[in-house]
Amino acid sequence: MSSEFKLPIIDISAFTTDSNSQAGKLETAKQIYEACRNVGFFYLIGHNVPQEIIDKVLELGYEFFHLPEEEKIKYSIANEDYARLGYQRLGENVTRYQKDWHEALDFYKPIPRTHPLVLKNLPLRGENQWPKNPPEFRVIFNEYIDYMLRLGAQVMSAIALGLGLEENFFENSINDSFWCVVMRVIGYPDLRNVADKDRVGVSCGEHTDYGCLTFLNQDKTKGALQVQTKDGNWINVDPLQGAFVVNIGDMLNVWTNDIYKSTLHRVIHRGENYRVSVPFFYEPNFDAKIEPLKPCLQIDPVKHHEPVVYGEHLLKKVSTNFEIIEL
Ligand SMILES: O=C(O)CCC(=O)C(=O)O
Ligand SMILES: [Fe+2]
Repeated sequence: MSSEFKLPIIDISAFTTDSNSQAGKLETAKQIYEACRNVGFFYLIGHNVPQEIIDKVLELGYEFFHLPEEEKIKYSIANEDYARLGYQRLGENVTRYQKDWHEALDFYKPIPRTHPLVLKNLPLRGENQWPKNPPEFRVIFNEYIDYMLRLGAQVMSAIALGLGLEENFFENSINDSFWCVVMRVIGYPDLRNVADKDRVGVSCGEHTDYGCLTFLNQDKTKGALQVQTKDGNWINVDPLQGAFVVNIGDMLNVWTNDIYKSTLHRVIHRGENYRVSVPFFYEPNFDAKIEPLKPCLQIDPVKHHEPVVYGEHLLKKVSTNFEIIEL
């Protein structure tokens, strides 16, 4: 593993404050463009999300995962759609057919009864299961979601500008963002006491993320999250105080005709502490049709992707057991 490689640090404040400096915005947009082309991951500062709430959601996650098992399973995904909504025990989640060694709580945007997911009885149609304990869980996380939705739109503006498009180019594809497919709260236990060592795989298997942007809020644990660089090496992406780790997802890969990469990443937590992370997946609208964009086709005229409807892509990813039905 090459250790010298450092992720770029991008200050997004030109988009999150009302400075309205066009030169500042263009400079930031250029930096994001470079970061998305080179590695698909960057640290984000100047995001305007209060540190207090960033720390608090990690704390609440930690407290929840330390409740007794019988309390946690009250919120089991089995109560809802068996796909994403609620609590998953250690080993219940699978990436590329291998068990992941983490536990997690998943939430997503509530949808109306007329939504195709509900009408067709598909996964991701159920109700969020907010824990009653710790008591502030729901309120704080909802406040966090509001901040993250705003930030997601701001970073998408920077991405549009970086691609030579109008700032609001993506608006119609993200204005009903299907957030929180999922907002995950993940707990990675200390695995030293697992009886059968051979069965312990990676904590979260290598994968790309599905949507537009992922904002990762991780605790202070080092050496857990790893990202694959272009040359095939895995590098550690350790927490940086005050920064989110941001990576692009598959839909930006399609939009940019592979100019941006949704990069493979994984988690291998072998530390003695209990690690918590909260990835927020900023997604396109469920019915957004995503296809390679003009400025990207000017760079490489060969289309690498057919148009894809985000919701269909998502369902394919979350479930190999469901036949995908036309939406
Ligand atoms: O826990 C982490 O650091 C990353 C988790 C992740 O990549 C994911 O849930 O998609
Ligand atoms: Fe991920």
